[in-house]
Amino acid sequence: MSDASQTPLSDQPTGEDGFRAGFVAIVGRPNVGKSTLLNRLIGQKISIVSSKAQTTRHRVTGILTEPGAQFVFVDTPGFQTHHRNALNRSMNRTVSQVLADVDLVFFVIEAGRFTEDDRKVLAVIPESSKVILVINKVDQLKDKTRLLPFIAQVREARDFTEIVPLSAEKGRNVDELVKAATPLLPVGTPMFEEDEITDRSERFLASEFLREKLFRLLGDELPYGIAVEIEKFEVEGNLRRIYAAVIVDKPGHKSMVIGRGGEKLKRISSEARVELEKLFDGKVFLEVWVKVKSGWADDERALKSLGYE
Ligand SMILES: Nc1nc2c(ncn2[C@@H]2O[C@H](COP(=O)(O)OP(=O)(O)OP(=O)(O)O)[C@@H](O)[C@H]2O)c(=O)[nH]1
Repeated sequence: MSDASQTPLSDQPTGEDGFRAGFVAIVGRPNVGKSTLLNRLIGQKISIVSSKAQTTRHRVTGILTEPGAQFVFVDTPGFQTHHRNALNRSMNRTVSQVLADVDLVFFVIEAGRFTEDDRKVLAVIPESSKVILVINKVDQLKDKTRLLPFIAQVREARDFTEIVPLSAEKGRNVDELVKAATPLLPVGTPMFEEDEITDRSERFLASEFLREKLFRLLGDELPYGIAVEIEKFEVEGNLRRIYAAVIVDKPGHKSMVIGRGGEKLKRISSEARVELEKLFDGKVFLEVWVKVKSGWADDERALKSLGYE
């Protein structure tokens, strides 16, 4: 599926050279390593952020341009099966729409574990999709002879186009995934310049980085329905001043995010700031506070204002 309205970029290879370009969705239940895989795939190229406005109908999370192909990775919001409310309904709807529309799907699971939740995710991928089964975390598999019978077990669930075992964290066999995926993309012109890694705005990336830190550092204590809103984003030369609010659903959740003596929130914002400085290649001043907006997760309008469709 290539966007026909897009003008081909000059000096770029065209479909006539056999160049391939397409949209790829990385899906899987929480914690299988999707983000680690995406970061590994686009690797060190996270340095230049395009200021171009949204150019495709998908939310692009990363772009990998190889000599013969361009992979445009698109977002599929987290797969939720446990809570039923407006937020999850909206998310699951988006997942199915995105999957019906991309050129290729990476379905990620953990080596040695094929759970009910994995099956639920697999069930949402349309039958017509081309799917590569990515078996991640092979480094955790102590007994390597278990891999083949495990593959045989998972294959019973679906006829995968390709199967690639790898370790996203250790960077093992990730090249093989790119090699296997390239011929599965349609022939076409690149949609982005070679050095672009994302078409999201700096403001959006700041909120994503902060959200990621909240998820990581709050772990099991993460309140359901938490969100990040960037209230102000100012650029002064090489300094970015970012004012962000963490939005929670209940007053009791506020103290969970702040932590004793403010320690938790301090750590979250300082880790996010360090990573944003690397990303933007400049100084970042980041101020974060916590706000309570009761029942926001059930309010469709609030969802829209926070960027969910
Ligand atoms: N041992 C090992 N751990 C990994 C590997 N890839 C990812 N992990 C770890 O698995 C955990 C989850 O990784 P993420 O990349 O956040 O997983 P995700 O699928 O994006 O998770 P959600 O955002 O919750 O959907 C992290 O602690 C990673 O460090 C791997 O190849 N080997």
